[in-house]
Amino acid sequence: MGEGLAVLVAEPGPLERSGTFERSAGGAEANVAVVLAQLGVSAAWLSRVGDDGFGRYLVAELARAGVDVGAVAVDPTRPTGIYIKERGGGSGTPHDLPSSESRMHYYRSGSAASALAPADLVAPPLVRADLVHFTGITPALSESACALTRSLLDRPRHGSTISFDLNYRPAVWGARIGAAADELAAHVRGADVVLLGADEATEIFGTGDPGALRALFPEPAQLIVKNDKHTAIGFDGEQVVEVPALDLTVTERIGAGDAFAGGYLAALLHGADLRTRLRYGHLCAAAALTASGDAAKLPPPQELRHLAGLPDAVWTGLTYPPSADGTIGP
Ligand SMILES: O=C(O)C(=O)C[C@H](O)[C@H](O)CO
Repeated sequence: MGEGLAVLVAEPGPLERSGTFERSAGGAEANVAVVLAQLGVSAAWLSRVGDDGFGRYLVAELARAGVDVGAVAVDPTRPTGIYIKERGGGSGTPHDLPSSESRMHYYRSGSAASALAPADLVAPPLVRADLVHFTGITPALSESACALTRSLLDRPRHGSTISFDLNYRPAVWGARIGAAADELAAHVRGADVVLLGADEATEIFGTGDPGALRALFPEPAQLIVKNDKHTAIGFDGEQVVEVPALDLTVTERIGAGDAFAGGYLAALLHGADLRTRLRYGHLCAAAALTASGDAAKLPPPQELRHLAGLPDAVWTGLTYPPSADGTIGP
């Protein structure tokens, strides 16, 4: 559940020099839904789009990926949100970024999705889902969207799991930034599965240390901390497991966290153990890190299954992407 955005990916270099943009679909929760569908999970996307070309494009893209879009509302009074992805060209010219870095420019204030509200709680996907996933972007969209996510956390779960990815986006909080730390902490405390990056956790909660974060947030049954040293540490009840990421050359980072979440949650829904869930997260993130759009083209399911099941000694030091013969090194 969350906002979908039309993404305009600029050619590498500062925007003032970019004349060509490639359109793709984005939005953190929509990205997760696409990964889930690719991994064989029956996934629905709950959102609101404008009655415009970008809204129709997003809905069609999600449907093409196998996601149920039946509950997406069309709002004729508000536009679909957009973001422009400025990509580094590494040229060293003024305003250019290093080549693997990118910058997001949002055009989404007052968007159709910002009108998400508690009335959306009755949408069929929210009522019947085994797992509901959303991120810290949704409560940042507006007061009404924040009221929706808070109500979702507060209402009886009836066995369904709530998954929350921190996704701290100061630019989306805008004038409401003063409420961000308390709101996000309340969402972390109220969810069952929480995913966060050590860097964003440091920014908003003052620490990215996994042990300190667990001490701060003992409530969610599962807490996953992805850290700068490219590992992920998972806490699940009494269990603590650390899994290193794959060795790769980053093309572009945006969307990697969503891919990680999709991989982790798909493995969770398929009943996998914590180590396997974290490996699925890393594998899907690797596919996103080596692509320039938000979306990751994943290796076939049987290859993912094989890789996720490798002995620890083989997993550590694996490189991505697969070589021409279909194997993954070294
Ligand atoms: O930043 C956001 O609000 C988005 O949803 C855009 C991107 O798709 C998202 O950041 C990727 O995680």
